[in-house]
Amino acid sequence: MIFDFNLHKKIITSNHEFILHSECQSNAKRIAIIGASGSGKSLTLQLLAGLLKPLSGSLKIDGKLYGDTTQKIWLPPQKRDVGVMFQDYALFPHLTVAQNVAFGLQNHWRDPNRQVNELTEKWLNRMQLSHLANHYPNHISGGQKQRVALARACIRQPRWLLLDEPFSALDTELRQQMRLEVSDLQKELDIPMLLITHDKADCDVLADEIWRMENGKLSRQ
Ligand SMILES: Nc1ncnc2c1ncn2[C@@H]1O[C@H](COP(=O)(O)OP(=O)(O)OP(=O)(O)O)[C@@H](O)[C@H]1O
Repeated sequence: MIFDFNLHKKIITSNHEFILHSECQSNAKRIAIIGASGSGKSLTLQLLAGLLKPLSGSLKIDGKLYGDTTQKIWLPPQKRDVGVMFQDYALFPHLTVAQNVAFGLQNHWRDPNRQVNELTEKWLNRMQLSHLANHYPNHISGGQKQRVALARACIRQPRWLLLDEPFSALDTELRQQMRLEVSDLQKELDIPMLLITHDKADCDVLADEIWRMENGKLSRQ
């Protein structure tokens, strides 16, 4: 199995209870989770990334175990080998493009300077950002911000990718271009990718299999 997870979580507030039971077994390398607002997509992403802990559940990607509550294992985000790209890109405004990309390597290498510089250059170049290395995020376009976020996610050589509504901040024309760029990148890295979206057009370009999230439950479409 490439994707093999089962995540159970309960959110209880004073006037609301939400039960998530997100289960997926798939041999597809690129899957998309599509669903309405409030259906449980973000909770699933946070559990997959290790930002939240489930009540119970397990997570294996491409045969590697990242969590199993019966064995009391739930690895933190930095140990999940995952490259995550969030909806708003989560770039640091006070860091330059190059520093944002290099940030992906924080605490990751013993010999920071040489390795970080080499890899940062490689990824700036790969994402056509070299000429913007010293710019700040506020002074670059939406598509360029997305490339910075992708470079930062990929510089750690992740074993899988998790993308949360990656194109929602872009205009229609740029969306299609960036979909193709992300698709090329995934093929080049040849690693599993899970995409969360509410846009069917994302699935057409980026998903081999589509799963639907409805009221906290995931099912193959
Ligand atoms: N921190 C929280 N506190 C209270 N309720 C929460 C919290 N996080 C999520 N929920 C509830 O859990 C349910 C699922 O939320 P989730 O954010 O996963 O939806 P979503 O499918 O990602 O929606 P959207 O597309 O709008 O981001 C919702 O009913 C939401 O109100």
